[in-house]
Amino acid sequence: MTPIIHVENLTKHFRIRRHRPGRWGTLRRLVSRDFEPVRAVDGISFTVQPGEMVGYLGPNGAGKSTTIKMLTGLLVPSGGTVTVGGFVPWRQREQYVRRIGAVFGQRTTLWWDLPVIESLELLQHIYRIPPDRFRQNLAEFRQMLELDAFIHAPVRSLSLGQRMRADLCAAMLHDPQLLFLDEPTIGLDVVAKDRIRRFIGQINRERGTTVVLTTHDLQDVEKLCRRVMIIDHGRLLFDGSLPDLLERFGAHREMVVDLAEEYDDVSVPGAEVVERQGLRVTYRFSRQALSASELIGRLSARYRVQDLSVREPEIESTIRRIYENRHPRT
Ligand SMILES: Nc1ncnc2c1ncn2[C@@H]1O[C@H](COP(=O)(O)OP(=O)(O)OP(=O)(O)O)[C@@H](O)[C@H]1O
Repeated sequence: MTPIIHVENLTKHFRIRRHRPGRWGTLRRLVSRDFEPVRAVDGISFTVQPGEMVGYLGPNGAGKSTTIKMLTGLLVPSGGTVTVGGFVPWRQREQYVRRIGAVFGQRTTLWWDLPVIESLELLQHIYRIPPDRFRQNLAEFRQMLELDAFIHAPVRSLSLGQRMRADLCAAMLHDPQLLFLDEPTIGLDVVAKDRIRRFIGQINRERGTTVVLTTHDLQDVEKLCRRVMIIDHGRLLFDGSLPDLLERFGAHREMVVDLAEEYDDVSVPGAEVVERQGLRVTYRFSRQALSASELIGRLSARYRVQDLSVREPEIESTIRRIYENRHPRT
């Protein structure tokens, strides 16, 4: 299949004024042309297939927004190539924006003082959406996103969750093949997040819309994305499936064992006891050093075991470890 997104050695360098300490430093900064480069995106390559839903993750300042801005044509790269659906985003911006939708969680693309419905109608004209298609899509999204309660209210009076739902509707009205979402659930409560996630999942499944999702909320990723890319300091640290991520970086697993009788010593070579409550013992063991079946063998050679289960590491702690180490094996 031909990829819908093709990114090759993409870079974006900004120049910021060099910081100098003290009052003289501030003065010199004002008059000098002393700049230092920031490699916001530093040689990234990847492809995305049509219909994929990809989570694009990274700590603050990693380069996520800069990448999304280049993919949506808002920023011109310093180097490398990007083609999305056959377009070079920043060169053919006018035609290109008809093919994509974008939602930036931190700001709305709607008109602040207009009622939601009027903003949506304006978009119909801007994108030249055929009337039938507009009516059909609007009816469908009104229902999916439960817009009716506030569709006649001005955008400025909406809650954050309502605004996000209106923005998602606006981004999808012109049937984009590709949707870029930058922090679509930021600041929302659990119920509102869930509604947004359901919508994103549904349009990806039913319409085959390709989705690139930037988020700090790992539940967004767990619930929606089969593939994740992790970026830090402008470089890709990982690109693969969630199970692969846990396999490679979730170094430890836990085994919860219910013993059939009391033992003074419950130790097992190669595993560490992390919790003991009555007959229940939790062991932690290294994925690389020991398989679960080896551990079961060692356990049952020493103790009578009633029941056991293996706990996989949480995605949250695994990703935090990647961010903290910064130099994992790729
Ligand atoms: N317009 C700009 N001028 C100078 N530096 C910039 C500019 N935009 C971004 N940067 C710098 O580039 C780096 C990457 O920023 P970017 O906003 O892409 O990160 P991010 O991963 O989206 O972070 P966050 O999760 O905090 O939004 C940061 O060091 C940031 O300070």
